[in-house]
Amino acid sequence: MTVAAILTAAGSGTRLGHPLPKALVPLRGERLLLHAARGLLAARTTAGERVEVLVVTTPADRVDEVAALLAGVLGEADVRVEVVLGGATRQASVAAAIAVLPHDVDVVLVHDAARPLAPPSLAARVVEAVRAGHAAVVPGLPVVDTVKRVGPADGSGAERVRETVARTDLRAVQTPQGFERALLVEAHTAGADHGRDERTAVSDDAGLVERLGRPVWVVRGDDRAAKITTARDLALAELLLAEEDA
Ligand SMILES: Nc1ccn([C@@H]2O[C@H](COP(=O)(O)OP(=O)(O)OP(=O)(O)O)[C@@H](O)[C@H]2O)c(=O)n1
Ligand SMILES: C[C@](O)(CO)[C@H](O)COP(=O)(O)O
Repeated sequence: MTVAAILTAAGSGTRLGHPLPKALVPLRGERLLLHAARGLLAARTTAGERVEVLVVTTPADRVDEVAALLAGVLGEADVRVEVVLGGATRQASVAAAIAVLPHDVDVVLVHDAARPLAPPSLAARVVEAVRAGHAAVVPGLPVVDTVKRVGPADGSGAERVRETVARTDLRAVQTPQGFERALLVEAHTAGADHGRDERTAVSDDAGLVERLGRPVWVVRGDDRAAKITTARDLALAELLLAEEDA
């Protein structure tokens, strides 16, 4: 019984607008993907389980650089590390990582390097839920804003509100998401055809499980697992870390 983590780090970070791919951008002196990897590797379940295999997806031309980076920092850590070339979409990147999982892995976490400050306790909570028999698990937080569905108003490109969506049963879903390996493989295999194109790919792995008609369970998310999408998100994360150090 082995827990693996897939760390998705192959995105370009268009919305961040940094010259480096997002996962390689420094946050308080350390790359985002290293923050995220450290969080995953520090997780311990109540039964003492931890992540023993780490598979990282990278953009083209960055495989050797990322492998060297991880070896330099995690060289002493007791973890098997694989670095693979990502795909055109996040879904395709996860599929490439699944393909290299060692045979002994039975539980897989899928986590975004773009969520560098997700605490170890969150990964542990997700693994514990999978081990408790929930084959697909996502962390979720209540939605705090009022949410409205919109549509085109006329031919001008303006939007108008169609309806206000009841938010009590909405959750903003984060990563790490956790899966029994067999279910994750089945879901990605079934969804492979639409995974190559951003217009048809799912935005998270649980979405593929939902498409199979199988249940996905929710555990409590964590504010610290917020996603870094824009330059402002990165600045906020810098402030949070500075505050913790103070
Ligand atoms: N082809 C891709 C696209 C995204 N990701 C990863 O999936 C996570 C979530 O993606 P997102 O936040 O959208 O990152 P980017 O695609 O890099 O950002 P943007 O959409 O602004 O370009 C990130 O850790 C990113 O590196 C990936 O591994 N492979
Ligand atoms: C997987 C994810 O982080 C869950 O919230 C999210 O869907 C990624 O979305 P992105 O547009 O690829 O950042």
